Amino acid sequence: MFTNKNVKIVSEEVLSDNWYTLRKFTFDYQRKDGVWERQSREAYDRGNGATILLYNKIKQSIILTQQFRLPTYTNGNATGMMIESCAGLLDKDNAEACIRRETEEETGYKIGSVKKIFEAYMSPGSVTEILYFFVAEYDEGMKMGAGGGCDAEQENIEVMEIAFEKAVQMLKSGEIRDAKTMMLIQYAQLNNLLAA
Ligand SMILES: Nc1nc2c(ncn2[C@@H]2O[C@H](COP(=O)(O)OP(=O)(O)O[C@H]3O[C@H](CO)[C@@H](O)[C@H](O)[C@@H]3O)[C@@H](O)[C@H]2O)c(=O)[nH]1
Ligand SMILES: [Mg+2]
Repeated sequence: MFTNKNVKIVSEEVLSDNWYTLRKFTFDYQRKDGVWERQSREAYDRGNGATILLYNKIKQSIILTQQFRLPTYTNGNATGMMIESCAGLLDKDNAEACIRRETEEETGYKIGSVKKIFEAYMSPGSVTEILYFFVAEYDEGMKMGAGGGCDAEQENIEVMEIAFEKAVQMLKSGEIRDAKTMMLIQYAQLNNLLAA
């Protein structure tokens, strides 16, 4: 799994495994001048995730979600509320199966075909997570329930259907400031995703 000849992992220590896992790695790193240096870095492993932009070309609308995100509340987000694309952790599923399940749980839509557009490390200096990005069309016929998330996980998710142009404005105004959501909206703009 490790193939970088300039890096030798020396040790790995679990600092916390209360919910997800925080590890401290000690490793030797060979600099460009050939000198080996010992370093240590913490890495937070909360698994991998998937996210999706649901869009409707006829209505020129998209589906987003809104929920309370505690970490943002501790860092300058006055209400802690975040407007985000539907997303979830992978569990043991593959990314496509995961995003279908999350979409139904969080938004109530049972979607047809989905398209994977890219994948990204969202915070590579501290979080191990890779996030898989998808887009899919939705319509009212696909609505199976209210969505809202999983009660057992205490998710209180509000489903928002909004005009795509409004979402673009909200990105400009700073009302949307979740990275994955911004990436998806900009992908839709760049690729004329909602063009007839
Ligand atoms: N009890 C407890 N529950 C937790 C904790 N951390 C997370 N959870 C709960 O675990 C559930 C995970 O829900 P998912 O829908 O699977 O994941 P997500 O939090 O929406 O994550 C998605 O968005 C993230 C933020 O953009 C992404 O980083 C992630 O990859 C994924 O796409 C949520 O109900 C969340 O509140 C914790 O420390 N304790
Ligand atoms: Mg989620």
